[in-house]
Parts: sequence; structure tokens; C-alpha cells
Amino acid sequence: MKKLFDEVNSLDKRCYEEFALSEDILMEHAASSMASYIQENYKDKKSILIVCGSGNNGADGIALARLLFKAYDISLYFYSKAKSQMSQLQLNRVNKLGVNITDSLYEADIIVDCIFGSGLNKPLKTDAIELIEKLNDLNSIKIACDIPSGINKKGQVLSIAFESDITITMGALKTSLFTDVAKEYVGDIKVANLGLQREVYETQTNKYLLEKEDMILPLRTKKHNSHKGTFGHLNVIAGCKKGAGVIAAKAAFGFGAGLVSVVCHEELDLPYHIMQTHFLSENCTAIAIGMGLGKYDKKEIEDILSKDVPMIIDADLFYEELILDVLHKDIILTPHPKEFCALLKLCNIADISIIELQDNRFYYASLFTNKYPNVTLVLKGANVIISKANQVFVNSFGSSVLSKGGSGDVLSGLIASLLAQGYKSIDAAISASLAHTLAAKAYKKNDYSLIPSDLVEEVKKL
Ligand SMILES: NC(=O)C1=CN([C@@H]2O[C@H](COP(=O)(O)OP(=O)(O)OC[C@H]3O[C@@H](n4cnc5c(N)ncnc54)[C@H](OP(=O)(O)O)[C@@H]3O)[C@@H](O)[C@H]2O)[C@@H](O)CC1
Ligand SMILES: Nc1ncnc2c1ncn2[C@@H]1O[C@H](COP(=O)(O)OP(=O)(O)O)[C@@H](O)[C@H]1O
Ligand SMILES: [K+]
Repeated sequence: MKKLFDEVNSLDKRCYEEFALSEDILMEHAASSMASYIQENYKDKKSILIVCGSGNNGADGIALARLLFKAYDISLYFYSKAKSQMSQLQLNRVNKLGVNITDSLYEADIIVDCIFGSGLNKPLKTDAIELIEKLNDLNSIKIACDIPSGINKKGQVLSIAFESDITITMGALKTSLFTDVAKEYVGDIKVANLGLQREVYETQTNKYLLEKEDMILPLRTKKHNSHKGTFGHLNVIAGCKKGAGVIAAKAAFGFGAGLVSVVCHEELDLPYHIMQTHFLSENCTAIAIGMGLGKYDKKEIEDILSKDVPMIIDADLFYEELILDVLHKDIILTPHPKEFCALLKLCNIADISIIELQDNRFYYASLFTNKYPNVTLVLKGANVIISKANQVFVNSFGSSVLSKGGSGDVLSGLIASLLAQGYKSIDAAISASLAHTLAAKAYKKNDYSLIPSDLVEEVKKL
């Protein structure tokens, strides 16, 4: 996993104070990382338009113009006059070289957005909105310097933002690049070193971006003397919408649980390898409950929730007060944003709209897991936030391939399967979430066509 930071100003400050690096050195490395990236990846391209604002994000762009001068046909466009000390210094340097400064926006092969970076501190004015709109309409390769202009430090987009293909971010990865809203704009994210190796530049953090290597698949090869019970017995509680529980059960079986039973009073038409019971199995090693629950018998659900068995809770139960009785336990919750808003309200943490939540996902996820430190929260979305106590992990591998009914049930099944096989809650949540999104990534048919069973088939091949 890679470290994530809410801000890097303090990290830059440490470079000046502890390592005697100057702002000029840091900026030279920032610009030079962008120059190398462009030269390595776009050898065949000719023209580059660099669009600058008045602060140091603009200064990065002016320095980039100097570094690529003569290697490409470079033009600088100024949204506003160079104001910061560094941008004036950089401007002085390019003026001496004779870099072209233009007042027209044209479709260069590459556009580099250096209008606003971490200093965006107020809503965009109309002229900035119009500028970004025009840039977005151009059919160029689009690179954002540090962060696409229009995204603020919290990862919010108040009006519009630059739609980049690549964001080259300075020093370290920031949480603002991993909100659901930002995902529409950031493209591929690269990190530029600022004159120090990343491990030296970075300090401690409690937030991490998950990588493929963080997925630990159930390993059977070390368990030779095994039988089905070795790999756990999952009980999935089916409710009114029985399909949800059945999807979860199938996903769980495909992900390694030795036995999977669906608990339901009505007779179900299940595949032969999935069992049905009317009550919890004596030997069950994990429970999945909530998906498709609908109307239920309160006493029966209370009884199930009171069991001392690893448990994942999903969907309809986030609207029920019953859930308050188990939030002190080591359980996993997998709400989507609407369900999480309902849960926050039930817990008296906040009464907020989905928009407010989506604008502050990290904040509310942490508020919740700080209040309930034994719970592992999997807050679903374009970038899934997994949090326990004060630790936060982000899974950014998902895509709209997953925007289909039933995708969440597959995720619940995968998590439940790992719980049944003995994973700790946080490990089950991380590995299953990665398996879920990487399976979707591996799906090769048309984006729109995925059904839950396709996802399970891809999970089997990971
Ligand atoms: N620190 C370092 O060592 C390194 C920093 N680096 C780079 O510096 C960047 C941060 O630079 P920064 O702090 O100068 O801020 P930046 O993003 O250029 O914007 C500030 C300017 O924009 C203006 N402005 C703001 N909002 C506005 C609005 N809505 N509409 C209109 N104007 C608005 C604001 O105006 P003011 O608030 O003064 O009115 C000010 O003039 C960072 O992202 C990275 O690229 C790298 O080189 C690595 C080393
Ligand atoms: N655009 C997207 N990008 C990434 N992941 C997505 C996207 N849309 C949906 N997902 C994922 O798909 C799943 C949907 O879950 P949910 O809404 O609970 O579905 P359901 O209840 O119908 O099974 C979540 O894991 C979510 O993170
Ligand atoms: K920018």
C-alpha cells in the first residue's frame, strides 16, 4: 500500500527546515518530473500549451516551459498574472529564453493545467469556469499539475474541474485525489519526487491507498490435511428479496468457503452445492445478514445478531435500530452512501444528505469508526473507503462496470467468505474489496454487460 496525506504543506516545510532544501529546488524537481514524464511518454508529440495561474502551481508550469523549450513547440497561457515570488522568478527565467507567451487557447497536442493547485481557496469565478470549460472541450492530451484545477483540498468540486488524462502530483499522494467526485477528473495519478526519495519525503500517516499486492487470496496449498470444515461454514441470512442472499452465497462459495448455507424459511431453488437451512447452523463460522432482508421477525434477527460469530452486516439493517446493539462488536458493515447516511443518523453522529456525505466521505467515515473502533467500515462508492479505528484504506480500482444491482451482494459474499475462512475483519474487508474491484477490471466483455455471476467467475481467476 502507498501512503496518503490530507495535506503536504507540512512535508514541504520539513524539506526546508530539516533538509535545507529550498523552494526553488523542490520546484525544479516538480517541473523536471513532469518534463521527464512528457518526454518519455510523448516522444511523437509536437506542441504543448501550458496554462498558468498566479501562484506556485503556475510557477511549476513556467519552469516546465523552460525545461521543454526547444524539445517541443511550447506556449504559455496566463489565466492571471504571475504573483507569487516563485512564479515571478520562473517568469524572469523564461523571458530571458524567449518562450512564447500566448493569449489564445488552441488545441495543442498536450495541455498542461497549472492554473490552481493546493492554493485553491475560494470558489472559481466565471472567467476561470469558462477557461476550464474551453480546455475540457479541446481534444488534447490533458495533464494536471499537482491536482486538476477546480478540485479543492478536500477533494470537492464546487463548479467545474479540469478533466485530465494524467495527474502528476507533487511529493506524495493526497486524499483529495481519491474522493468519488475527484475520480471523474484525475485520470491516472503519478507522483513526482521533489528532490528526495518518497520514503524520505513522507512522514507518518493513518491513511493508505491499496495496491494489488495487498490482496491476500485464500491459500489452500499449505493445508493438505484438510476437509470442507477446515475452510469454514458461512450462513447467509436470506430475506424478502431472496436473490440478494443467493448472490452473496454463490460469491462466497466461489471464493473458498468450505460450506455455504442460506438460512431461509421458504424453500429456495439453490444450486446443488449451496445448502439451505431454516435456522443458523451449529457449526457456522461466519454470518452474512442484511442483504435483501426487507420485513423480518425482530426476535429472530436479534437472536442472530447476538451470536458471537464473525459477522458482516449489509443493506436494510442500516435503517434499523437493532443495529445499535452490535456496534461495540468486531463486525463488518458495508453500506453504500444512502445507507451510511441512515446509519449516521441512527447513531446520532450526523443528519446529512447524500451530497454532504459524498463531499466529505473521509471525514464522516473517520467520525464513525472513531466512535465505534471495533467496527470495520466498508463505505462503498467509486473509491471504496475501508476504515477501522483510526486507520483508513482506499480502494480505487473499481469502475462503473460495477454500477449494477447485485454487485454489492457479491462484495458481501466475498467478505463473508474470508470471514468464514478465519480472516480478521480488516483483512477480510481489504482482500475481498480488492478481489471485487480487480475482478471487475479483469472483465473483458462490454462494460455495460456484467452480471453478478460474471464477477464471481473473474474472482475465481484472480
Ligand atoms: N510548496 C512547495 O514547496 C512546492 C509547491 N509546489 C506547487 O505549488 C502549488 C501551490 O502553490 P500556491 O500555494 O502558490 O497556490 P496555487 O495553487 O498556485 O494557487 C494560489 C493562487 O491562486 C489564487 N487563487 C486561489 N483560488 C482562486 C480562485 N478560486 N480564483 C482565482 N484565483 C484563485 C490565489 O489568489 P489569492 O488567494 O492570493 O487571492 C493565488 O494567487 C502546488 O499545488 C504545487 O503545484 C511545487 O512546486 C512543489 C514545491
Ligand atoms: N462507478 C463505480 N466505480 C467503482 N465502484 C462502483 C461504481 N459503482 C458501483 N460500484 C461498486 O459496486 C458495488 C455496489 O454496491 P450496492 O450499491 O450495495 O449494490 P447492490 O445492493 O445492488 O448489490 C459497491 O461495491 C460499489 O463500490
Ligand atoms: K493544476
